[in-house]
Amino acid sequence: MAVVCRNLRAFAQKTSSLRCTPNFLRLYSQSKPAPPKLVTVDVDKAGVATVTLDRPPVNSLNTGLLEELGVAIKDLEANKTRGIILTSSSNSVFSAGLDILEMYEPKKQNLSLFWTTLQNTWLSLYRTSIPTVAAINGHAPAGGCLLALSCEYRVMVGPKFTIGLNETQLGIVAPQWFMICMKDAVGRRQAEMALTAGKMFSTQEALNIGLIDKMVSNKEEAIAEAQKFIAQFAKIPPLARRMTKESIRQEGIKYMEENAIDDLKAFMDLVVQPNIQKGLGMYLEAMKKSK
Ligand SMILES: CCCC/C=C\CC(=O)SCCNC(=O)CCNC(=O)[C@H](O)C(C)(C)COP(=O)(O)OP(=O)(O)OC[C@H]1O[C@@H](n2cnc3c(N)ncnc32)[C@H](O)[C@@H]1OP(=O)(O)O
Repeated sequence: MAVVCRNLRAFAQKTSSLRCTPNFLRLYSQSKPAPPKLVTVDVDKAGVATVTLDRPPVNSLNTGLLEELGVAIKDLEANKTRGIILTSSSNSVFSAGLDILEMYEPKKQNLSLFWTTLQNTWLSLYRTSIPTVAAINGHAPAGGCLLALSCEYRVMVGPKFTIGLNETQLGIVAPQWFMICMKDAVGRRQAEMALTAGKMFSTQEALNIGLIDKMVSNKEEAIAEAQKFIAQFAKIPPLARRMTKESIRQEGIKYMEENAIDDLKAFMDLVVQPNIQKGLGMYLEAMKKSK
């Protein structure tokens, strides 16, 4: 509410016709309830933040959620948080990946904002000096897998959930930086086999190839393992840790810093292709029918 008032006051000050009187504020706030938050942040006594994706039903990544996630990471950095545990409010889906509705029959401006927000949020998560863990408490296809891969450690609830970069199954190509993340985790050979087939791995299969680091049986265990991973860094000098992370992730960071505009252009060109649009439409239909 305070933010709404501040924004309104600033807006009213910029216009001659509006006066930001208490009555005006009351009327405005009654007609426009604040939208629900799509990402919640809870910092525990040890200074470790649990960042929860909360966009039912499947945490598909739209511009709003990605924007909130990016802001949350920046805020946690400013507050010198000791660790970030990324998880989901759902019992069965970590994240269904990019929101296909953002890409299906899009307006050009929205599509561009969507992809730029994804690029920025991804880079913030991938390069943050804060230790990051994905507590994957459900399915994590495509963009959901990317978020998990961008963290330093992955604990996944098993055995029934799946994870992977399945883009080729949708007739699309995962961008280079998605591929770099997969190679970081499983090596070039496994990444090539996984990505060309668009394979979704069971939790056990993901563990076998190093796509996840630990399999647990419920979310509580996942959070406990994540906390354990983060706690080990209490003994490591932060500057050495930060520089090591930045250095070891150089390929992905440099790729995005140098190629963001080309990557945006490639995405925009690809997504509007009639055959891609047709494929996305059919995929959405198939999801509805499979219910
Ligand atoms: C150059 C381009 C590069 C692009 C790079 C990355 C691409 C992506 O990330 S594309 C997204 C890929 N994601 C998927 O393929 C996952 C699709 N979803 C699923 O497999 C299942 O939904 C999932 C296993 C995650 C969960 O299954 P259920 O719990 O059974 O849920 P439903 O399938 O019934 O779904 C509920 C509801 O959500 C809609 N949905 C699901 N995923 C998405 C999505 N990614 N985007 C938009 N909407 C999605 C689904 O259609 C259902 O909608 P309603 O029928 O209206 O209820």
